[in-house]
Amino acid sequence: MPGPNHAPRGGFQKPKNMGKTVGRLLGYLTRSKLPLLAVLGCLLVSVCTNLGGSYMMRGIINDFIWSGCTDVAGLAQAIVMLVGIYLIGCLATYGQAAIMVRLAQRGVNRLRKDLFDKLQDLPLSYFDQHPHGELMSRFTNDADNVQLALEQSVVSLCSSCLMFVGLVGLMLFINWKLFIVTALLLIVTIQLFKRLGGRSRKFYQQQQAALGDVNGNIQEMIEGLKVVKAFTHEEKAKEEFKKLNETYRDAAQKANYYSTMIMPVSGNLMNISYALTAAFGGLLSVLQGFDLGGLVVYLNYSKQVGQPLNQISQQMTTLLSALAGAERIFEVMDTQPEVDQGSVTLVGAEKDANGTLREFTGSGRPHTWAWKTPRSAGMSLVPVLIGPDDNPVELGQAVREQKGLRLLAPHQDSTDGIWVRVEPDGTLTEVTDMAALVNHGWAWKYPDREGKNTLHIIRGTVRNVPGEDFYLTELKGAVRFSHVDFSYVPGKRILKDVSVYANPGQKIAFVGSTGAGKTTITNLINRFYEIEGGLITYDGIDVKAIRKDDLRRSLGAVLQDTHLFTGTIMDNIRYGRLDATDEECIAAAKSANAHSFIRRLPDGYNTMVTGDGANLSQGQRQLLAIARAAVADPPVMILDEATSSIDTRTERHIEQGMDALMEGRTVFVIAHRLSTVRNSNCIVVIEHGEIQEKGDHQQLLDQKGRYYQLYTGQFQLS
Ligand SMILES: Nc1ncnc2c1ncn2[C@@H]1O[C@H](COP(=O)(O)OP(=O)(O)OP(=O)(O)O)[C@@H](O)[C@H]1O
Repeated sequence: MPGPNHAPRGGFQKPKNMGKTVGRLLGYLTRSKLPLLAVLGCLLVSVCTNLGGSYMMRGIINDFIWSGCTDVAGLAQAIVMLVGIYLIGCLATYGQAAIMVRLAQRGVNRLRKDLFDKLQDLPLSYFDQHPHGELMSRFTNDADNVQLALEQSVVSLCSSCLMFVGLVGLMLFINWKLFIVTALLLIVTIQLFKRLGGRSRKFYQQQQAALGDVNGNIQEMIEGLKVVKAFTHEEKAKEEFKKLNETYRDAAQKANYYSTMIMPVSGNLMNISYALTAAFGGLLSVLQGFDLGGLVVYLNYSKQVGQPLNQISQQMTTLLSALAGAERIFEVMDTQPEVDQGSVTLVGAEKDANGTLREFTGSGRPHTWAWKTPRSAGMSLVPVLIGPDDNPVELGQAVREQKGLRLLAPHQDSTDGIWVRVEPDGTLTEVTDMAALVNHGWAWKYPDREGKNTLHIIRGTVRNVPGEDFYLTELKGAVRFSHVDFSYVPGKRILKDVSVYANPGQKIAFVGSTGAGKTTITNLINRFYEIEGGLITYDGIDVKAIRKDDLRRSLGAVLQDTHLFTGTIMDNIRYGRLDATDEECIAAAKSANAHSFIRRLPDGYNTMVTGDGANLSQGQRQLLAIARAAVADPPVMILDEATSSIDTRTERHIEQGMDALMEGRTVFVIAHRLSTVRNSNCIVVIEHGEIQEKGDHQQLLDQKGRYYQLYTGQFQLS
């Protein structure tokens, strides 16, 4: 009989598009139909043997018991057959369960893997909008529910449906008049249970929700125990928990009251129904010659017929909840991944004796890196003359025609060509002083936000060979922000018209109040988020044109919240560059001044880091993060409060190491301690997402503006 529907873990929610979800889930279950057909076959055999075995009793009772026949051998043969049939049924049930469990586990395993892979491809903004706990529950609750449903509910549902159809068919076949009585009694009983079950389900859902609150509270309290104790909020925490616990108890009591009531009521109703059916069957036997064997088998079936209905109603809840869970998993999988239309890649490079750049073909780690741009990337590399204030004047090769000069496309090369200057309005002037061309530079030319073709100077060696389908540009680490606007949430502007540039090897510092937008600027360099307006170039190339993986590989970051992974200290340092040797990792640790504390740990570099480095101090974690960045050896570094948790004495100690680390690299530093940014080439003071001042330490002091106030203590950073 339909009993209380136990909502599975995570509460019950109906799927929105059942057909599509079932289809996708089946795709995960098995790639070939054969195992599924085998499960279906086993299921059919199991149901048939179950029903058929019972039906055989009709003949045994009529032929051997009721008739008073003494054919013992015949009876024994019938019983052996019966045992044989049940044995086959057992084997089929086992086979079906074994195959299904395997299929379900493999399917859910694949589902989890695909979900995990997808998470790696999602943009950071997705994680800002979806709480981490909610995403975690996709892996735990939802995937578990799907697994449970696939392992048990699907088969159980199919088997119950087959069983119900088989039972009804056989009961009709045995005696249709008796079946009418059974059907009427069944309908009355189902209605009664529906009411009781509905109430129980309602309270059960309340119980689940209350349990979720209790668990959430426990988790929050354990995580925040230090804060609770520090603010002496123990009593308040106890009070809060007591309230939640009592709400849970009330809901659980009511849910259990109805569910425990259902069982005895169900038992008694079934008995009454059974007795009425038996009485009517007896009457039919006496008055209409209904055979005794038929009556016994019928009564047996009538006792069983409620079970599949009960199971169908219970499994449907589990199944629908699992489908809703699967839908949530597919929802994540269908989210638009981080867009990456970049076609410029990072390659190892070397220079030959003439200083010409080539792709690195040797073994080991190259010393030079280059951006490799396909010629079809919508950018062209043009020679430029660099005037005062870095103003580039485009040069080009042109041929004389009747009407004047015609500029050749950048990839064309003509021995008859003459060198020309391309003025901003497009007019061409022949360059007669060839000596001026000797020190020409290179620039990327491509349409900017307004559609104007703009030049972006490149500082480094360039390889541009006509006929080759790519350009190579030496990676130097020149980063330029031009009029950048940005918002995390549409309409809420965080950065306004930010223009900053860092030439290779320069140290640029950002200072400003909390929430001013310093970290945001660094988040945009590695394209964690997309800008709304303006342009960011890296060695003259629009960062959007660079493949994200390659862009991030060229940047090293020591972020505000240092995250360490479960593994050894050595593994955590090597996370910066997976092919780094132990010696390189140790050298990096020495440069970050982490070596001495690591040596004092029980297992040195093999000490396990657990729970996000909970067994290390904040400062030690930062030192490891610096070592990790050092081992990556990137041309551009971002240090976001990298030494904020390190005491001033140790900081001074590692300053030398840090200076060595920064040597020859472009570095963006964010620091609250102004002493650490004094020696920067440019200090950018930023407030409310806008640049207030920029210049070096002395220039800013001379300006007597905000930096001067901060430095002299007239103004405190909030
Ligand atoms: N992921 C995010 N989603 C929405 N808003 C954000 C997000 N991250 C930061 N912000 C907002 O952007 C603004 C700038 O934050 P940012 O982290 O860049 O400040 P900051 O200058 O680095 O501050 P701090 O010195 O405290 O690190 C803040 O108002 C902050 O609330």
